[in-house]
Amino acid sequence: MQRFIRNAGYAVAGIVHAVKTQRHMKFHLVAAAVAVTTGAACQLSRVEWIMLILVIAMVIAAELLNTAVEAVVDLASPERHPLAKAAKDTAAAAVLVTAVAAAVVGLLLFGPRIWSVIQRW
Ligand SMILES: Nc1ncnc2c1ncn2[C@@H]1O[C@H](COP(=O)(O)OP(=O)(O)OP(=O)(O)O)[C@@H](O)[C@H]1O
Repeated sequence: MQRFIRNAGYAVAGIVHAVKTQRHMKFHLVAAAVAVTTGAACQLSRVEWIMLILVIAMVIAAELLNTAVEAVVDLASPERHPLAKAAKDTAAAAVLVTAVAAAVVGLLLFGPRIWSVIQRW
């Protein structure tokens, strides 16, 4: 149990590091807060909540892994190198893929609801 708590502490330190150093992480967290607030206002169904939580977790996990890749690359290759570039660009691409998927899910979940509110005005 003590070991679990210690490891959870390391994980929290990793999250704090990413939030402090990655401007994209701050953006993802704000976007997630807006999505959750809008979801509560729209009274999403159980399945819709599951989808929303999964895409939010996906984006944040991808950004955390991207932060880890950046740190390892900077440590291993402070000088410019094609492989360092490939590693960083590929990790950034993983974040982009999850962010686009999250945007599409957000559009499918909230688009029709927001559209019907606009039409009623
Ligand atoms: N050591 C390197 N060798 C070759 N290219 C690099 C190297 N470091 C960074 N790059 C290139 O610069 C881009 C930006 O890298 P950087 O480490 O500044 O990340 P970033 O996207 O600005 O991250 P953040 O702003 O979140 O800290 C990389 O995607 C890569 O194309």
